Amino acid sequence: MLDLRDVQVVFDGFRALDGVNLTVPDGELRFLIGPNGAGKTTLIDVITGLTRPAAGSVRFAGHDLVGRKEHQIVRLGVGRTFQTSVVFEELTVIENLDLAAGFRRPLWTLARRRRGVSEAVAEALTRTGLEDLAGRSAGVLSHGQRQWLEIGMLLAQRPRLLLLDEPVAGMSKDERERTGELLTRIADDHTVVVVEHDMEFLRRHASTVTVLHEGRVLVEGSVGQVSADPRVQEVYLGRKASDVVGHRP
Ligand SMILES: Nc1ncnc2c1ncn2[C@@H]1O[C@H](COP(=O)(O)OP(=O)(O)OP(=O)(O)O)[C@@H](O)[C@H]1O
Repeated sequence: MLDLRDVQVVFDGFRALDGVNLTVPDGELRFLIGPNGAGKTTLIDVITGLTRPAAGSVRFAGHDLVGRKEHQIVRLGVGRTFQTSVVFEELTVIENLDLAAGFRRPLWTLARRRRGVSEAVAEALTRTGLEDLAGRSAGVLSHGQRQWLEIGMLLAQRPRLLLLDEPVAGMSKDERERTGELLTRIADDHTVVVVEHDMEFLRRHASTVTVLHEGRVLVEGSVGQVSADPRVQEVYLGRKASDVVGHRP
């Protein structure tokens, strides 16, 4: 379980997070939305140790994460994607996965590593549906395939919690649909937190949504509950709440 209590982040006197409380149970696919500057990326940065909160607690699977270094948090099973790509274009799909898997491997296992694909890499390849592209250079992948490779690279590190920042940005309709299915399957045995602006995507794939606004949790609930809440409508000025997070079709 991921649990944040009264988390505050202050940048030069500005409160980017102002008392965030958030609980995500194991195995949940949680969506995080909010207008620009609401604090979504800062929230992910706090969980992954990139930003240290001025106050509050961040706990995952019984561990207190505040004060730990980023690589220690990765080792506790927390993985994230960034808005900028971490794929090496000149390497093949499988080499990228293998490299990512290596980051959690102790040195002695690298030294005695056999040739061939580790179980974590093989599983990441199957899950993301990239088997047929395993030997291709990552530079030739479509935008969607590249995003799946990034998710695969996370999976290869065997995280228990995945934090994904706008995974469907720039994807075609078909690619978005496939990604939604992929995330739903990943949440069968992982906890997944997704920052996403694509409202159509939310309608199709979200169950529980947390709305952040001005560094605080404004509303949390099902897609239906959130879309019916007048505060959400107010935050997205000029838009009907149903345009923001409408009901599933
Ligand atoms: N390193 C930083 N120094 C100063 N201010 C920052 C820093 N990082 C973020 N902020 C500010 O904190 C607020 C929250 O930013 P954050 O990137 O978390 O928002 P967001 O909800 O992810 O927005 P977006 O949807 O635009 O990505 C913004 O006002 C931003 O300008």
